[in-house]
Amino acid sequence: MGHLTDNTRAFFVTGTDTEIGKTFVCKGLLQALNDKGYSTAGYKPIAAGCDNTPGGLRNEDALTLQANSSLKLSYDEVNPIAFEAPIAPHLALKQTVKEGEVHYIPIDKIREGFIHLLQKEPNVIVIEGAGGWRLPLGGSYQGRPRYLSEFVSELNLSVILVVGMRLGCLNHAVLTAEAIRNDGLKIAGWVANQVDADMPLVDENIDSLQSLINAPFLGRVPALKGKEQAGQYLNLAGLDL
Ligand SMILES: Nc1ncnc2c1ncn2[C@@H]1O[C@H](COP(=O)(O)OP(=O)(O)OP(=O)(O)O)[C@@H](O)[C@H]1O
Ligand SMILES: C[C@H](N)[C@H](N)CCCCCC(=O)O
Ligand SMILES: [Mg+2]
Repeated sequence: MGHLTDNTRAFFVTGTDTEIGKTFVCKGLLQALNDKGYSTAGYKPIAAGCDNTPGGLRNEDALTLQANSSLKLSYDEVNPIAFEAPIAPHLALKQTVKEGEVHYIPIDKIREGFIHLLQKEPNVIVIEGAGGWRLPLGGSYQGRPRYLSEFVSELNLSVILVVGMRLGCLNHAVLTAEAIRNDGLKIAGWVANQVDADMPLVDENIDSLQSLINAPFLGRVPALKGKEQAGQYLNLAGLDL
């Protein structure tokens, strides 16, 4: 459900892996939406890999989302949960907690941060996940491990899948799409992001993905050089805004 309230749509942006262009695409999405006059808010609930600054931990992805949101948001509003180490977040948490303290990432805090942004009534909230679809939060409930995807399921958010175009992405894309749908969620669209500038048969791979993923194709972002951004390569008409 992209239409979260009468005024606000929210999209959870996931990817086939870490480092495949989720932030790059989120930035493009925010810029394209801003250009069309939508008010926007970026949200990066969990960030691992931060600079330790006098103002607190600062993550590059969250700063990018903050800078490209049309709403004026504080860093903490964009990124409530931050870890310094650039590793799996639940392991980063484990390194920082003391013996006996809670060592799982609380979904409550992720949900609260999101609801807070929702109350500001932007037209669109663009949420960037961390890693891929099944990002572990640590801990378990009734014997089952907990994942960031539970937050998306609880709120029935629409998902945008960024496929990092490189050899192996077909399998990763199909598994991710299957998992999203098995969780009862809708894939609002997918983006082919060319992380590997030299990938052979990109067109043929995109054709294969079109039929394998079976969701609106929001565009192909080439391997860009210099300051060029992803926004102009995204087809917002494919999104249910
Ligand atoms: N289409 C592209 N053209 C040029 N550079 C790109 C493209 N897509 C991604 N990049 C670059 O590749 C790197 C990884 O992209 P990005 O940070 O967006 O990945 P991510 O999926 O958000 O990673 P993480 O899991 O750490 O959040 C960045 O330096 C980004 O600028
Ligand atoms: C540090 C990195 N760039 C991301 N922020 C976190 C990626 C976590 C991946 C976890 C995993 O699935 O193995
Ligand atoms: Mg990122």
